[in-house]
Amino acid sequence: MWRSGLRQRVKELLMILPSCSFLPPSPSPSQHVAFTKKPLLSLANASLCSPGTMSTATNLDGIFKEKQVLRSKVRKSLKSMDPSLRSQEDDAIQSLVLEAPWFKSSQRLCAYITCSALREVDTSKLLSQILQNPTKDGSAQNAKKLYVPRVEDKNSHMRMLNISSMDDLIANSMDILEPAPVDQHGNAREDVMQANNPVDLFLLPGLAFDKSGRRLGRGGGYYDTFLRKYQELAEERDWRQPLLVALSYSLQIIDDGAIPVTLNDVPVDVLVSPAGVIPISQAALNRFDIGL
Ligand SMILES: Nc1nc2c(c(=O)[nH]1)N(C=O)[C@@H](CNc1ccc(C(=O)N[C@@H](CCC(=O)O)C(=O)O)cc1)CN2
Ligand SMILES: Nc1ncnc2c1ncn2[C@@H]1O[C@H](COP(=O)(O)OP(=O)(O)OP(=O)(O)O)[C@@H](O)[C@H]1O
Repeated sequence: MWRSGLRQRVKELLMILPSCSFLPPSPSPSQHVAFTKKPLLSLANASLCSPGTMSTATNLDGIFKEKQVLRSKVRKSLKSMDPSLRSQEDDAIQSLVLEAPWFKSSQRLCAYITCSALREVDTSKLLSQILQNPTKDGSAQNAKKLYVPRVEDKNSHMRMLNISSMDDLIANSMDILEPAPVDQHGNAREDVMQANNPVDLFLLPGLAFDKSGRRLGRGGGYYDTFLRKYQELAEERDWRQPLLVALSYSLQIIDDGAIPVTLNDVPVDVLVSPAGVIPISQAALNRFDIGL
């Protein structure tokens, strides 16, 4: 019942990004199939792409420049956001997530640890709910498993490692809290790519979003690289694809089409802002229909 092939997923995601700059005008089913195997566009050989159907190195440079301009604008707006509005929005967003059936039913989650210097939507209440001792409500079945990011190198390489407490975290060179690769007993932490069970939900950070699922990250390519690999893993294992949910302050939602994207950018399924939960992809609408 949960079988949801990556091919179907890519179709759904292509449907929600009709004006994506780098999508071929009307991809044929065979093109969709081709997209399932590799990163959607290799930046290294982008210049080999035929003009008219795909991007060239030159317009990729343009896109990356546009992304930088937009990042600077959004960073500025976030810096000048009123602290009491920020805190109201943090509460509203987290309450919406905590109440959502797709959050309540998730057993394995990947979430970011908010870095206040980056002015990201707060996840602290969500994390403490996820990590709460399951014996509190008497049922170990309600226990959720949490994986959080650890940057391994500057080559867009990030892992998601299992933690069981906020005490498992230490600040990295960017001042973001992340887990050490081994726990206090010297055992390697479980890497989500080696886990035996699927992740149900990703809670994603970002700088800007639109209501069609486009997401502008911080420019490292960490999440896009990771998400693509995870989607491939889920496809290989015949797992249901995880729901990709972005958390956004109101000012981070911008007009459709204003976020420049390349084929490497992974669209999100759901956007949560203080105004509410917006299901975007067909996968999200299907899950919302059945309450999961
Ligand atoms: N909380 C959190 N953890 C995360 C991410 C994230 O976005 N948020 N990441 C998501 O990738 C990865 C780390 N990537 C990062 C990429 C850039 C910056 C950063 O400080 N950027 C500065 C600008 C730096 C510059 O351009 O010189 C900034 O955005 O202000 C931080 C983390 C993994 N962990
Ligand atoms: N002009 C360029 N040509 C080729 N590659 C670039 C260029 N500018 C940036 N990159 C690389 O492209 C990758 C992805 O950048 P992108 O802007 O898509 O990141 P992002 O989506 O903001 O980040 P994340 O996925 O971590 O949220 C990064 O590894 C970056 O180093």
